[in-house]
Amino acid sequence: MTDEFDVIVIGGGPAGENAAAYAIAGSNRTAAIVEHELVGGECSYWACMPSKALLRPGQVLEAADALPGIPAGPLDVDAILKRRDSFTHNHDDSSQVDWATSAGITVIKGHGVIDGERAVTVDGTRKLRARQAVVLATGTTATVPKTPGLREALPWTSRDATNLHEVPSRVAVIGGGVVATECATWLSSFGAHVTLLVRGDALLKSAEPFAGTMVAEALGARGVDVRLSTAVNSVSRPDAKDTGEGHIHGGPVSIETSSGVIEVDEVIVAAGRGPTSADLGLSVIGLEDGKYVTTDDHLCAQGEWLYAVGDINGRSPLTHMGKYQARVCGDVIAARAESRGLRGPRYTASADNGQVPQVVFTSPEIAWVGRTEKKARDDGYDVEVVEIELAVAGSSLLRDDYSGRAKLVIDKATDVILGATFAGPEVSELVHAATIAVVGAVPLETLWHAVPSYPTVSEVWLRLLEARR
Ligand SMILES: Cc1cc2nc3c(=O)[nH]c(=O)nc-3n(C[C@H](O)[C@H](O)[C@H](O)COP(=O)(O)OP(=O)(O)OC[C@H]3O[C@@H](n4cnc5c(N)ncnc54)[C@H](O)[C@@H]3O)c2cc1C
Ligand SMILES: NC(=O)c1ccc[n+]([C@@H]2O[C@H](COP(=O)([O-])OP(=O)(O)OC[C@H]3O[C@@H](n4cnc5c(N)ncnc54)[C@H](O)[C@@H]3O)[C@@H](O)[C@H]2O)c1
Repeated sequence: MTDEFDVIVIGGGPAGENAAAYAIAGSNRTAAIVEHELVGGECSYWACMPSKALLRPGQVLEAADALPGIPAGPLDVDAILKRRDSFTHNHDDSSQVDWATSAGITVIKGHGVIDGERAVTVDGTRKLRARQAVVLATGTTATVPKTPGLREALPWTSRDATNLHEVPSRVAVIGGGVVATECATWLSSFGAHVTLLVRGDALLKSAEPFAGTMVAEALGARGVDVRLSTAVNSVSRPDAKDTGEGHIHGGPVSIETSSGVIEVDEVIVAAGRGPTSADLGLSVIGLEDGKYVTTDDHLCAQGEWLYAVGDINGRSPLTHMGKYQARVCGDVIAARAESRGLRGPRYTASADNGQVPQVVFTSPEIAWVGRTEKKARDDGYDVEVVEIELAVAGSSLLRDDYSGRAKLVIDKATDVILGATFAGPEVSELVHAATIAVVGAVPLETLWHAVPSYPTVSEVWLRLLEARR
């Protein structure tokens, strides 16, 4: 027997959930989500939520340390891990399943595979058919390089690091991107001695260069051994044991690097992610197994029946961007179901093209939107840049040691902002104003009339405009 739905979504992470909900909202159409692990996906249980729960206490402690009159003690790691578990619901997804059900979505637990146009098989036996659309939302998985001995050492991935149950005393983190720098930040705040093994010559290479420099300096100041331009040649762990997620996976690990041999109690691989599509039936419909599923700006991957949202399409691997794409995709599916046509900007995921915001929750935080100066120039823009210290009345009140940096990348032809970067304590909330300016293409002349409140960190906007006048 084949069950029929209007829309079938494979993968119940943040992108899949939103695509399903938007595709059927306010209609009597039906949707199913096929999920082989937990509804809520990587973000809820192993990525954004637990990592930010682990980072916040360290940020608060640093702020308290930088203000007189606030007694600041060491972190209570057990209490922090308990709070982290409350955010991940101890890996119980029943509230997310209830939400999906209340939105009219049928949750089918099992592994979904495409086996023809509009056809999905779950766990090799249950046949589903989509009357209208199949949406792929299977996300990405941590990649572990083929460095000799590394896989055999059973290293931690981000799943272990975000769900840690014990803090390794000495830990090496391989990578210099977002996961590596955030991990190094929370582990060092918990008292671990962290060595960051970075293949490239800088951290956070997709941000403005000053961001990576500031994070490297700050990590160094808190005792992290940041080794740039360092290759990991081989790894050896004679006593590797699968002790479970977030537990130390056996005895000491010896790592031979281009800057010498180090011994640690655990090694974390934070060397990027790859598409979860090796076992998704892509080759059955003429796509390549194990690759990203490319789409047009309506998130359509094939005909008008196959869509891909979130990390799996390789556009902008961030939860907020996956959810944005899912809203666009769901609206496209709904409009096509109702023969409404795709008129208007709502049906095009334009923000993926040069207007993506991102926050790295390190200390200092790094927040940016749009193009860096290099990216803007590479894309052919004639740009002017403004770069200033982030020292305004509001920031000096926030904490005594406040220091930071801000940069605007301005398109000379149109006088609008192509990109903005902020680096400093608690700058994450500054970036949305910049996002509105970038997406709205607000001319700088108009921004003079967007007056920041006194005394707030947002006064940096005034300083940036003054620096450019
Ligand atoms: C440590 C870490 C921290 C992060 N922090 C942030 C952050 O602070 N902010 C941010 O914006 N982004 C963050 N990200 C990125 C964010 O987690 C991803 O962009 C987001 O989870 C992508 O959502 P998704 O729905 O596309 O995929 P996922 O969340 O990966 O969900 C995919 C779902 O599909 C399921 N699935 C896969 N294949 C199948 C199949 N064949 N059948 C059935 N089910 C299947 C999986 O079980 C999973 O539930 C972080 C990532 C990491 C690793
Ligand atoms: N706060 C956030 O928004 C947040 C937090 C964490 C992750 N994420 C997202 O999750 C995704 C994955 O993050 P990530 O840090 O794993 O990937 P990344 O691509 O940001 O960084 C990967 C790092 O690993 C290094 N690397 C790659 N292969 C290597 C190898 N063989 N040996 C040594 N080093 C190697 C790269 O040079 C780079 O420094 C990113 O898209 C990121 O934006 C977002």
